[in-house]
Amino acid sequence: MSKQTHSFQAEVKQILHLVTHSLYSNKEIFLRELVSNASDACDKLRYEALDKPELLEDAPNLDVRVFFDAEAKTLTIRDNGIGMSAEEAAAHLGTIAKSGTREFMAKLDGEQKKDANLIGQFGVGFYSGFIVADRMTVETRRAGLPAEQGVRWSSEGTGEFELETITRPERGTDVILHLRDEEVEYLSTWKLKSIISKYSDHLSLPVLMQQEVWDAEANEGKGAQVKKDEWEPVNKAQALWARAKSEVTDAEYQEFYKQISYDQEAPLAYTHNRVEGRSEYTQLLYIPKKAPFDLWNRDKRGGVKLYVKRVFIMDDAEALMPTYLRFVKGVIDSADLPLNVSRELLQESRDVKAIREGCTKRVLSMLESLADSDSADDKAKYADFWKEFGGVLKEGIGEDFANRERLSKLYRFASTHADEGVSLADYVSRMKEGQEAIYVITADSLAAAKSSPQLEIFKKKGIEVLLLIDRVDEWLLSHLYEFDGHPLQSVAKGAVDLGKLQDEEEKKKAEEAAEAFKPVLDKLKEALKDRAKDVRVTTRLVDSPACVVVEEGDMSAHLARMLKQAGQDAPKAKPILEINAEHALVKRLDGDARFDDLAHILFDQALLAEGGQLEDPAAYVRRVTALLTCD
Ligand SMILES: Nc1ncnc2c1ncn2[C@@H]1O[C@H](COP(=O)(O)OP(=O)(O)OP(=O)(O)O)[C@@H](O)[C@H]1O
Repeated sequence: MSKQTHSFQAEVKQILHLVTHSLYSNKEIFLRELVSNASDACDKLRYEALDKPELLEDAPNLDVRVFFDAEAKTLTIRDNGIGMSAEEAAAHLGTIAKSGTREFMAKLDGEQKKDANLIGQFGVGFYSGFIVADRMTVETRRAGLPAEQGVRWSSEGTGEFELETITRPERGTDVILHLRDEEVEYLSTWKLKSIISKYSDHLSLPVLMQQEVWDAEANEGKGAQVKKDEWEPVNKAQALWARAKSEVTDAEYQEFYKQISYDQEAPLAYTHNRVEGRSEYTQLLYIPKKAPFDLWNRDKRGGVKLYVKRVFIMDDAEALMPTYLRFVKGVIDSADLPLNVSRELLQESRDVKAIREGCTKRVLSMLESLADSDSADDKAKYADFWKEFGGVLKEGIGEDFANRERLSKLYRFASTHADEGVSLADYVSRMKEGQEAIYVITADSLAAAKSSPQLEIFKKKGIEVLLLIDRVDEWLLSHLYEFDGHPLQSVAKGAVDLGKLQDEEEKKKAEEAAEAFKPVLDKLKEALKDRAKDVRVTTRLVDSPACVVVEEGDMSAHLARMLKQAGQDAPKAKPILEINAEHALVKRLDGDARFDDLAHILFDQALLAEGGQLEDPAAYVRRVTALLTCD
């Protein structure tokens, strides 16, 4: 192949621009990214060689080498890993394959694009070389291909790259950075060593640099450091998770997290354990501080890497974690799984099931220890976690039957008592004597929930009601129907039954009022027969004249609205109108010449107060205007 010029995919151009402009404050990460790519390439080769040992050719020892040429101002990262064919080089170093990334890029607005944290989330990888280089050359040969099928890829990181065929006897890849004049500080053994040990100590692969010794004769007798032919490792070259907990520092755990997660912030919490017993494995799991941009994509693969006896097997092994814990990052290293395990096999393996159960328990314990901690700091951490990931954790109630109870203890809500952070256990501890149910109401917003007329009697009696305002809460309610022996009961469904919380006298009064009101009630039922399933007298209202509720078992109005917004069909169930017979407006109804109009206004207002929309708003306005203008 003679030299060919290709254009970068549009998104790559964008990334290149972002990388060079936004990540400038933390330039040295380019080395972390390139060394990590080199190490990944060796991992891939090691894995493929399990089936095809001939791929190792005559160089079975895998390593990464970093060296520089001060005169030419080049810095090279060399690996003897899997390498790339011409097609692979064009595809991997010219496009962005990862699906989520492209859409994410498209969504970012101008300000966000400057946010290095956001950019860091998707790992800028290879292109970060352009932070310090004005040209990058990659010379590579795919393991198993003949020497004549080597490839040279080269680009100035603007719009285009060039590809040509070369002869390359060694398998693997050289990434050569032609450093910008102002970046020559990276042409120093000391500097490079310090960056490598900072970022790459945990890599299980050795990263080598040439030994340097002091030569007093060099530099015209003034003495200088000179490079020797021997190479020495500059990282610890031991998988971090395989080391004893006591030997790993907090800083090392944090750095490892940043490396595997592309998160620039420290994790919220982590756990590192060696599990023995039925199934033997090591787990190192992290909970991030911030939710990733694609958290809500349930098809998103998890963030846990699978190793088998230190050999890297796959990224994002979703079978290792339940979907509702897809935000957890980390590493599982199994001692039992076969090395040639595939994604499909993982789904069925009993060992994997044991690992998934073990990991789930660990993550829940980690969360519990924050949530139940006496330290204000931990509690605040849990509150932050809940803000970021609470919605996803709620999915667990339908997904993970075995851990329902533990999960429900971790949930937090708003209530009439506090705007956030109320656990079900808090609620139960504040229940009134004789209260059996946990009362809840769903709404679109905190304000709508708080001013809901259905709450009036509860407020009057000082009974706490949970305000469920998250989109997934309706769904949650269909799975979480009791806690600690107390049923969860919506105050907007069915007739209100405060049970023992209402005294006999109140009940009697209500019955009498209902009896006396019966003739008016019949007239109301007749006037509203096309709109209300039923009209009845209620004791749940104090200040409002009326409210709408749905029958027990019917879909809540809030859920019906959500479905409609999402473009789905919601069954059309007529609501029940409940009347406060004590209210002045209701008392006025009897004998009023505009009974019909008043009845409809009462109904429309009840709908509006509950957050609903009127089918015929103009009719409502007409009736109210007529009422306001009459004498
Ligand atoms: N040294 C290398 N040897 C072989 N292939 C490489 C090497 N460096 C990069 N590649 C290929 O180029 C692709 C793109 O690399 P890049 O660093 O941009 O993203 P990535 O490594 O896939 O993703 P991330 O950085 O998020 O892990 C890699 O997936 C890999 O296929």
